[in-house]
Amino acid sequence: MRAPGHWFVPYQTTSTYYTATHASVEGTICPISFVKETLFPYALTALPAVLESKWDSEEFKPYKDAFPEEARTSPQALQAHVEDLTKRDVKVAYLKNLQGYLWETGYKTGAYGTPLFDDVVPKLKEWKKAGVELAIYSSGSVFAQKLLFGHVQVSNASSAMAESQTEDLQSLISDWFDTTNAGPKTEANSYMTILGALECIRADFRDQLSPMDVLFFSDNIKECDAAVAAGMRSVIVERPGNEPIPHRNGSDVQHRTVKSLDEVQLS
Ligand SMILES: CSCCC(=O)C(=O)COP(=O)(O)O
Repeated sequence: MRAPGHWFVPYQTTSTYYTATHASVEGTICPISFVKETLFPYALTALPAVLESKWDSEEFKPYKDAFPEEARTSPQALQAHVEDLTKRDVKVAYLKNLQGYLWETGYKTGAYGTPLFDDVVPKLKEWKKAGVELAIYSSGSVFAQKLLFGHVQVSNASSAMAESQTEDLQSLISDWFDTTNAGPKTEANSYMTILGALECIRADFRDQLSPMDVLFFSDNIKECDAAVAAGMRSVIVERPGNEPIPHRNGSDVQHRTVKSLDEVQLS
């Protein structure tokens, strides 16, 4: 599911039939504003102190070394490069890995929790209980996806203070995909890679779970096109705050559009 343009793949694995669904995060399962107005600014604010204290550390080296050479000539150059990539929302793996590293402190100190749309947790729990396996496919790193699902905001109606609490929902998700282990989200090959990982395109599994049994949710029509080109089914999720879905003429591929996961019945 995308809202953080991310994704999960749920697929049913009962003895008689198999259905899989996956989705994007941003704009699909959580508001784009959480990513753009909370997570992105937090990373940019946290970065200077990390650059100052960890520039030469072994811990920070893998994150720094993944950036292009000209961006790691100095802490100032790296900060400027990260700010530019963030402003343009460039989905490169080295930025996404660094963001995940920087976001961990924010989640762990309670600076924020993940505001999933109201329909998401009940629906994912329902599907999981019914034997559907769920997966995420996001431009955000797998590490960041696990943080996001590991700190989901829950409302505590019984508390007079209405304090914000979080719940770890990582166990709902069976598989995690990002641009490193699957590839760019707008390319059909990435979805073929995922189908391979889900064992949908291995000859010995073909009779049990086919690409058509995998349902991909996203707010991005190009991602849905790529999933369908790989043989999956797809659903566009329209959420408050998303960009309008581009109008298409009759000759283009059409995708079903929903405003809530409650509109989707898996069978
Ligand atoms: C799961 S990490 C936060 C979201 C993020 O960084 C991002 O780029 C969202 O990408 P998606 O493909 O999930 O829309």
